[in-house]
Amino acid sequence: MNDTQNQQSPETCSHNCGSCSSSCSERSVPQKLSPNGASNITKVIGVVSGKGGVGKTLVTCLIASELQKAGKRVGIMDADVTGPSIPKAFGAKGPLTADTNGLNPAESASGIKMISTNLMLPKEDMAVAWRGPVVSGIISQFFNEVNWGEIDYLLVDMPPGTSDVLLTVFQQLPLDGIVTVSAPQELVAMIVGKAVNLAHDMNVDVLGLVENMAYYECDECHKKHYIFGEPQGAEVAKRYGIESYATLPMDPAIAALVDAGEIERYDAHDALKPILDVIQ
Ligand SMILES: Nc1ncnc2c1ncn2[C@@H]1O[C@H](COP(=O)(O)OP(=O)(O)OP(=O)(O)O)[C@@H](O)[C@H]1O
Repeated sequence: MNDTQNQQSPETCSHNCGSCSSSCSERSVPQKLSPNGASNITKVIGVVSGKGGVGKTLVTCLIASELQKAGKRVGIMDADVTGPSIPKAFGAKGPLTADTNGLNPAESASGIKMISTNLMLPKEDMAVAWRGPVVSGIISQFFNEVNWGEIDYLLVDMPPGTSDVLLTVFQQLPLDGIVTVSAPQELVAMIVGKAVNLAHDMNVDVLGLVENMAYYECDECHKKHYIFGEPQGAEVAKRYGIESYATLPMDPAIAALVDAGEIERYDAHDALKPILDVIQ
């Protein structure tokens, strides 16, 4: 069905805004954003965690890097506007340039395009204390005023938690699916459940669950140590009908590569294969 067929006139309005693309004054569900004329984005995938600090940014970086290594054209939108850390992990720096096609994203060493508040601040460590509506406005500009060009995947590092900003992003962006991230322990089921229920309410598919820091592998004997107890993610994924499940180790090499701005050198292909298979 094309856009015009999807629009109802005032006379035929069924008051179901979810299936209508008209921007009329009666609209109760925000219109999904479209990329600007210079951009063609095939799939938009959000990376979500019900709780901060569990490795959402890391998982966004690693999925992007593995897709790029597989020959896909990849972009990352850092929608974690008040705690942006994507550029640092890739060693990307501002300032950004702009032309008639919009704002030009920065690029990683392997060519992953990225946009983030951090690339626009005069100083990397400047505090960003903006209220929800301002943050939502910036996220929409990141989507439709950036010259993303032709990309196969736009990965969105979503705002942490299950705040109103996250809800707005779910409503604004044309998401094809989300990947949820959790750490072991810490009431995983409840936290994952919140993110999954939000996605279901928004009619967005949950493509995978990544349980980060699930174990530590000994350098010498290669035995896996489950420091926080046996991972519960497989059972949680099954309970919520999540399509794929993967674990990532707690690995000092990850922290070192993030600090060096070289995260795309980390090989997460085997670990993330179940998720990558569903995304591609
Ligand atoms: N598996 C891991 N092994 C080693 N270090 C890790 C691992 N996962 C994350 N880290 C480190 O932990 C820190 C927090 O990770 P990250 O920024 O990805 O979390 P986040 O969920 O995005 O946080 P926030 O919610 O605050 O945005 C980073 O310094 C990262 O390098």
